[in-house]
Amino acid sequence: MGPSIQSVPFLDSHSDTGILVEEIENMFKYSEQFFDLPDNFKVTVPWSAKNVGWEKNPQIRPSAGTADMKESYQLQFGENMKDSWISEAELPNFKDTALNFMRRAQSVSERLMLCFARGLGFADDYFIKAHDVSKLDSQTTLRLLHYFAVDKTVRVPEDHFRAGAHADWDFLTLLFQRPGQSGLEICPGREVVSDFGIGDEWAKSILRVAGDIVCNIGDLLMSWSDDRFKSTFHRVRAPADPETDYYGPRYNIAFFNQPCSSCTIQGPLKKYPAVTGEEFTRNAMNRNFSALKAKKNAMAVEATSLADK
Ligand SMILES: O=C(O)CCC(=O)C(=O)O
Ligand SMILES: [Fe+2]
Repeated sequence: MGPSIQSVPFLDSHSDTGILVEEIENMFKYSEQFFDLPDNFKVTVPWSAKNVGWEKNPQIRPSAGTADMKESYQLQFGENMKDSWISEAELPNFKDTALNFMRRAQSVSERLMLCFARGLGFADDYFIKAHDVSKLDSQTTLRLLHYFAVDKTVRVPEDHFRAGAHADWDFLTLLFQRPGQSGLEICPGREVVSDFGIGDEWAKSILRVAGDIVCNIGDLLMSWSDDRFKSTFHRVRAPADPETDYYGPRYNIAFFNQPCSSCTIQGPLKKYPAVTGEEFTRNAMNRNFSALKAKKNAMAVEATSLADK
C-alpha cells in the first residue's frame, strides 16, 4: 500500500468496506430528518469551538473568501458532545443511530490506519491507539452536511462554492456520498504540509457504485508521514451547467479521524517537531484563520482599488 498511494491522495474504496449500503442510506435518512427541522430547533445544539454542533452558512474558506452554501451538524463520541445531541423528543433514535454508524466508520478507518502504520514502519496499532474513540479526549468527528438546492435560472457567482477548496486537518476522512449528487472535485495539492494548499487543475470525483467510500488523506497524516503521503486539496463546486450539474439539495456525510488531544505526533524521520494532538489541531486552526485574514485584506484592497477607478 505504501508506495502505491503516495502520489494518489484520494481513494475510492469498493464494495468490501464492511458498511452496507442500507446502513449508509439509513444515516442519510436521519440526516435529512435533522436538517428538515426548523432552524429554531436546530439552534438548540449550536456549533461550539469543541468542533461539535449545528452551523449554517458561516464557514468561509481562505481559498474562496465567501461563505460555503451549506449547513452542517458535527457529532463526536466523547465528552465534547455532552450538550450537543438533538433531543430525543425532537428526533427519536437519532443519537443511537448516529453512534452506531460512527462505530462502523471507525472500524473501516482502523483497517486503513493499520495499512498506513505498516507502510511507515510503525507498530500495527500505532495510529489506532492515537485515534482511540473510547477515550474521553477523543476528537474524532462525524459531520452531516446539507448543501442547499440552487435555482437553475440564477447564475451562481464564480467565487461562490458549495464548499470552497481546502485540505482537511485530520488523519483520514471517509466521505459517504449519494450517487447522482455530484460536485466533489480534487486537485494535486502540495508538496509539504507547511505550505497552504495550492493548484488549479481540478478533477471530478464520480461515485460509481452506491456504498463506495471516498477516502481523503488529511494534513495530519501528511505531517505524520514526513510529507510522504500528500493531503488532498478538494472542493465542492456550485452547479454551473444545467445540462450536466446537480442542482438539487446535496447531502454528504464526512467522518474525520482526529487524534486524541494528548497523543504525540511525529513522523519516523522527525522532519517536523513533535506536537500533541491538541497542538496540531490548534496550529491548523490558527493557520487557517491567518490565511483567511490575509484573503479578506486582499479582497478589501481589491475592492478599494476598483472603487477608485
Ligand atoms: O461534501 C463533500 O463532498 C465534501 C465535504 C468536505 O470536504 C468537508 O466537509 O470537509
Ligand atoms: Fe473536506
